Parts: sequence; C-alpha cells; structure tokens
Amino acid sequence: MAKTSENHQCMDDLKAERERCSFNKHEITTLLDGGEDKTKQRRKIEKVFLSDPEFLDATRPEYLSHEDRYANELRKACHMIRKFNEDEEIQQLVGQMDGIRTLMGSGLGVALTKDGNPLALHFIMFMPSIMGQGTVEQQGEWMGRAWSGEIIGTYAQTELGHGTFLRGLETTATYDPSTEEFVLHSPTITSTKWWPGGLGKTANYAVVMAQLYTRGRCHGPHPFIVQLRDEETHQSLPGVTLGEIGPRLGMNTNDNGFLCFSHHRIPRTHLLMKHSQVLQDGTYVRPANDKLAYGTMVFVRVAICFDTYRQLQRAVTIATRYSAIRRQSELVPGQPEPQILEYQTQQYKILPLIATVFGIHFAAQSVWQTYNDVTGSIHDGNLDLLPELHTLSCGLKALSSSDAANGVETCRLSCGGHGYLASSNLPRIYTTTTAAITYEGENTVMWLQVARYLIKSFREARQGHRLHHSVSYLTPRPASTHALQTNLSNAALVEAFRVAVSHLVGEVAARLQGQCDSGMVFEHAWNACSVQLARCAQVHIRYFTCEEFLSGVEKAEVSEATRGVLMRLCRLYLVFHIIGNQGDFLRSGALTPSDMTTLEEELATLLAALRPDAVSLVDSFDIHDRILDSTLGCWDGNVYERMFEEAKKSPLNQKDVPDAYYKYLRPLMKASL
Ligand SMILES: CCC/C=C/C(=O)SCCNC(=O)CCNC(=O)[C@H](O)C(C)(C)COP(=O)([O-])OP(=O)([O-])OC[C@H]1O[C@@H](n2cnc3c(N)ncnc32)[C@H](O)[C@@H]1OP(=O)([O-])[O-]
Ligand SMILES: Cc1cc2nc3c(=O)[nH]c(=O)nc-3n(C[C@H](O)[C@H](O)[C@H](O)COP(=O)(O)OP(=O)(O)OC[C@H]3O[C@@H](n4cnc5c(N)ncnc54)[C@H](O)[C@@H]3O)c2cc1C
Repeated sequence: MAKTSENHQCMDDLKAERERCSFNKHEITTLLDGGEDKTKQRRKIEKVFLSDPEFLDATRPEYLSHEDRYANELRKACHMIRKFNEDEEIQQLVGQMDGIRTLMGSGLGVALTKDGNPLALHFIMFMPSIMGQGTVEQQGEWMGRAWSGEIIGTYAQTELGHGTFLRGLETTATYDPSTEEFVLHSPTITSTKWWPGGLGKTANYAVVMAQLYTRGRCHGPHPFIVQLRDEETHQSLPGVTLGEIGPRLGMNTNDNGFLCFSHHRIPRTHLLMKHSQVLQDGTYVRPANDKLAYGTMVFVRVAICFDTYRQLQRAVTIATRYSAIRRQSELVPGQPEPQILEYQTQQYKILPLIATVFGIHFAAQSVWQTYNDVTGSIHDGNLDLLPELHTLSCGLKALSSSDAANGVETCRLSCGGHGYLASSNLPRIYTTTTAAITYEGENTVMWLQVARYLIKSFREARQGHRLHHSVSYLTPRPASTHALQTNLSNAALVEAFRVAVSHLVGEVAARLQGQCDSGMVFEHAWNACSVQLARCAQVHIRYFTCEEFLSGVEKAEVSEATRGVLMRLCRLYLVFHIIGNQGDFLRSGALTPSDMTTLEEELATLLAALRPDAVSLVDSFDIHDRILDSTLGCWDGNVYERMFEEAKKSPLNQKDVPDAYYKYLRPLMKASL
C-alpha cells in the first residue's frame, strides 16, 4: 500500500516528540536494566532469540484451534530449552537457573511464547521448589534432569475446593513404614488438583502439596516430588488421572490442568526434606518454622512484581506512542486536530502509569534485596526477618499486580476502539496481567496477611517492642516529632503517608479492641473490620513504594537532567496517590483541604511538564517492536498501515464471499424468492 500523508504525519509526530527529549534515555534504560553490562547483555540475548526463525509464528495465535495454539507454543518453548542446552554463547549470556527464569518472565519470554508458555511452571516453580525445599542430595538427584528438560515439572497445590486456604487442602500423603513409601490419595472430588500450569499435557512430574500423615497424625501441607507420566510413553501412570481444565480468559497455552490420585505410591525420599523430614520408622522431624514449606510461593510473589511491571511497561509504551500519533477532535475550533496526548485527561491516564512503572521497579528491587538477605539468614538458621519478607512479598505482589492490571486496562481504554483489537496486543497483555491478581495468593487475601502483620506490630509497639524497619513508623512517638512540615516537599508528603497509615492502623486496632471488649471473639471482630484492614494494608504498601521510589531516584547514578525527569515522575506518583486517596490524609490530619487544593494545582503543572518527555520516557524502556507486538505501539508510528496489513491476514478475508454465506446466509436471504 502506498504511504498516505496520514502515515507520514504519524511518523513525523513521533520524530518531533523524540526531538524534544529533555534527558538521557540511555541512562534510564541502564538504570532499569541494572547497569550498562546488563543492557548490553539483554540486547544481545534479544538479538539471538528474535533473529531465530523458529520463534516466528506462521499466523496469529487467535486464528488457530485450541490444540494447535498449544502445539505452536510448546514447539517454541522446547526450542528455547534446546537453544539453552546446545548453545554455549547463550548459556554464558543467560547464565544458569536465574537466567532462564528471568528470560521466561522477561518481555522477550512473553513475546516468544505469546499466550502462555507450557514450560513456564517448570522453571518458575518446579525447579525453585527443589532448590528451596529439597536437601542437597535431592537437588543432586533432580536438578540435572530438570535442567536438561529430561523431566518436566509443575507445582500442584491448588485444588477444586481450596486455593487460598492452604491448610484446608485435602490431598493426603500417608506414610507406610512397611514399604517406606508415601501413599498419595485424593479422597473427594474437591481434593482434585486444579489449575497448575503445564499440568494438563506437558509435565511428567510435579511438586505436589499434600497433607502429610505419619503415625496417625497430620502435620499439614508438605511438598512431594511425584512422577505423573511414564518417562517413555508420556502416558499417565496407574493411579494418576490427569487432564486440561479447558479455555481460560487468557494464558490459554499454559495447559492448566487437573490431577487426582488413587492410592498412588512414591518413595519416602520424594518428600522434599530440607526443612522437615520423615524418618524410615515414620518419625516426623519438625521444621524450624511451619511456614518454610510455603517458601516457593514467597519467591514467586517477588518474581511477579517484576513480571507485572514489565507488562505495564509494554502497555504504557503502546498507549503513549499511539497517543502521540492519534489526532482527534478540536482543541480550538477551526484549528487542526491535535494529538490526543495534548488533552489533559489523556495525560492523566498515561503519565501516572509511566510513573507507576518506576515506582514498582524501585520497590521490587528493594523486596528482591530483602528476599536475598532473608534467604541467606534462613540458611544460617536465623528466621527473624521471615515475617517482614512474607509481608512485603504479599503486599507488593498485590499492589504491583492490581496497579499493573488496572493500568493496562486504562491503556487499552486510552487507545479508544483500536485498543480493543487483538493486533494492538492490549487485550492479551491485560488477560495475562490480570491473572496475577488471582494466582500466587488472591490479592484480598494478600492484603489481609499484610494487615495481620500491621496489627501485630502495632500491638507489639505499644508493649515496648522494637519493630522491623518497614513498620517502625508504628512506634508511638512524642507529639512534637509528629509535627508535619508544611512545605509539601517530597519528604513532607512521604511523612504524610506515614501519618495517614499510622492513623488508619490505630483506628482499626481500636475498633478491633472495642469489639473484642464487647464480647466478640477476635476472629469475628477481625472479619467485621476486614474492609478497613485491607485498606490499611494498601496504604502501607503504597507508602513503602513511595519511599522506595524517592530513595531510588535520589540514589540513582544519572545526570541531573535525567534525575530531573525521574523526580518529576516520583512527585507525580506521590501527588496522584494522595489526591486519589485524600480522605485518608484529611481524616488523619496529615494534610489539610488547602494542601489538597495546592496539590491539585501542582498535578496539572506536573502533567504539562512531563508531557513533552512522554514518548522519550517510554522509548527509554527499550522494548523491541517484536516484543511489543502491537500495531498501535510500533516504534515508527506507522500505525494505520500496520492495522490494515493485519486485517488483511484474517482467514475471513481470504475469500470475498465466505463459504458460510452459501451455507447459512444465502438460504435465508433468498427464502422469499
Ligand atoms: C506463574 C505463577 C503461576 C501460579 C502459581 C500458583 O498460583 S501456585 C498456588 C499459590 N497459592 C497461594 O498463594 C495460596 C495462598 N494462601 C496462602 O499462602 C496461605 O493459605 C495463607 C498465607 C493465606 C494463610 O496461611 P496459614 O493459614 O497457614 O497461615 P495464617 O494466616 O494462619 O498465619 C499464620 C502465620 O503464618 C505466617 N505466614 C503465612 N504464610 C507465610 C509465609 N509464606 N512465610 C512466612 N510466614 C507466613 C503469617 O504471617 C502468620 O504469622 P503470625 O501472624 O501468626 O505471626
Ligand atoms: C492463571 C492461573 C494460574 C494458576 N496457576 C497455578 C499453579 O500453577 N499451581 C497452583 O497450585 N495453582 C495455580 N493457580 C491457582 C491460584 O493459586 C488460586 O486460584 C488462588 O490461590 C486463589 O484461590 P481460589 O481460586 O481458591 O480462590 P478463593 O480462595 O476461593 O477466592 C474466592 C474469593 O474469596 C475471597 N476469600 C477467600 N479466602 C478469604 C479470606 N480468608 N478472607 C477474605 N476473603 C477471602 C477471595 O478474596 C476471593 O474474592 C492458578 C490460577 C490462575 C487463575
């Protein structure tokens, strides 16, 4: 198709946007990647994978049958593993475990296997479970085979009847000392494992969470390595019933599956025994902390923060570039149609989401650091920081997934009708991102775990205990130190968050106490306060993110111009969330109505100040066009031509008159003749 003047205009628009950039884009790219070397390495890996024709799709996945879609993604996923195992350069580039896992969750990983990677759970949960829950001997026995792809595993915990309430799982693993085996059994329909990714048709092994029984006593859910399929024929083993659970909202090539056991026997040594053991005679050896068996989930919750931030990066890149080329309506009557990014309301949709990408990035880095510190100290026998890690990982998983999913949907809406097209890629980014709100701990449940820690810490502080860093602000302080700065500086706004959360926690703690004092049992009082409790948790994690954002920008090794734009984004993040939740700040006295007016005026100024850098900011995310995979978000802005090309590929367009016309429509239309 010949280029129209409209196409030229779009491309010129993006060029002009890029010329206005006020900062050094490369500095932001390397900051997000974690250094110049990491950026180089990422680009090299992307080049190697994206130039490999095996990763190309013959047609859009939407045009394939359910089975063909699965087969196509499995083909690419297997090729990915082969490439790892056969190509030394790639091994060096990607490293070992961490590398392949990072690749799977990275923008590249999700672009290569578009609607869910059937091998994802193998890398993201099966292998980490063996590493985190297995003894050194067990790691030696399984990791080599898992790494090479000789065995493929998943993580089978959720059941038809129970996802959230882990202690309610019904699958049993009963120890039989006479044969030194565990007998796995699914006693009811609700005990059927339901949801694990890759379980339906791909995996031949799984880490199965089951209630451990020995010597007639139940010791709660524990992880077991269970073979599910024959290693030669891939047929399900006797005593094992397996299948796929059917189409989902998205991630349809992950072959999420069901599984039930009928008295299926496994050796005693298949209990992952790093933290707790069952000896040959059936003696149970307790772990240092019961919750160590939940360790894989903690790891994955931290990883999800990075995944969701990458999804939001993709969506906001598409929305921003599109908003710079799309022209609609009149700002001033009679004048040419402006780019939709000129509308303040459009800036209000998009710019806070660019800021959110950075907020989640800095907070996730901090939680990742905590994860490494805590796992190191657990290794040395110190479990003191486990509650802190559990709380931060639950909280940031919930905040990042809900912010990202809502943000992706806002991006889709900000692209008008075209955002609803599959070729914009926004629908798929949305269905993938919103799944993270549910999996790995449904978000409301995660918020309530955070609230549990806040209330416990609040009470401990009143008993004179020293609190951990992230909640130390709950320690009562002399009134004088509460005096708020009135200058609305960044520090003052962060302090306002601290005051607002302290107030919310104090209020709900008093309400809880009041209900208990009036005779209500604690658990019922807790439930009766849980809307407010979840609210405390959300504000606490928002505060944590604001604090990490601010300190991340202050510490970043970048030029003053780059720090300037990052500071404006951070400021926008603070102001946006304070205005959006002003009730919390007004009620606690952290800020006044007149502060709100000042901040609202500042919000408008910030949007205008950031608008010229919008396209350059998303450019600095450095997302390859193949990874964006969007007709609306492509680098060159040649949107309309790409949309037309994509439409022409529809199978319905291969014939002017479709067969269905002759079969159904014609008989109807000609019936009266
Ligand atoms: C790509 C991804 C694919 C998806 C995969 C999946 O979805 S896989 C499936 C994913 N599925 C899910 O994510 C299921 C979500 N459900 C769960 O994780 C758990 O059922 C629960 C945490 C909600 C409750 O657990 P519970 O009833 O056993 O506990 P409780 O509430 O009675 O609290 C007792 C104490 O334990 C503490 N504590 C709790 N967890 C941890 C921890 N990990 N570490 C440390 N501590 C922890 C808690 O703070 C409390 O401390 P306190 O106050 O007494 O000092
Ligand atoms: C795409 C996808 C992939 C998945 N992959 C896996 C996997 O690989 N392996 C695996 O084992 N599982 C997997 N899961 C399952 C997932 O972990 C569960 O769906 C999740 O933990 C929520 O559990 P549930 O579905 O039982 O929801 P429920 O717990 O039944 O939640 C339903 C509602 O009840 C509320 N609720 C429940 N308990 C409480 C409470 N205590 N307080 C307040 N409200 C509560 C929730 O907030 C929610 O609104 C996957 C799920 C999805 C969607």
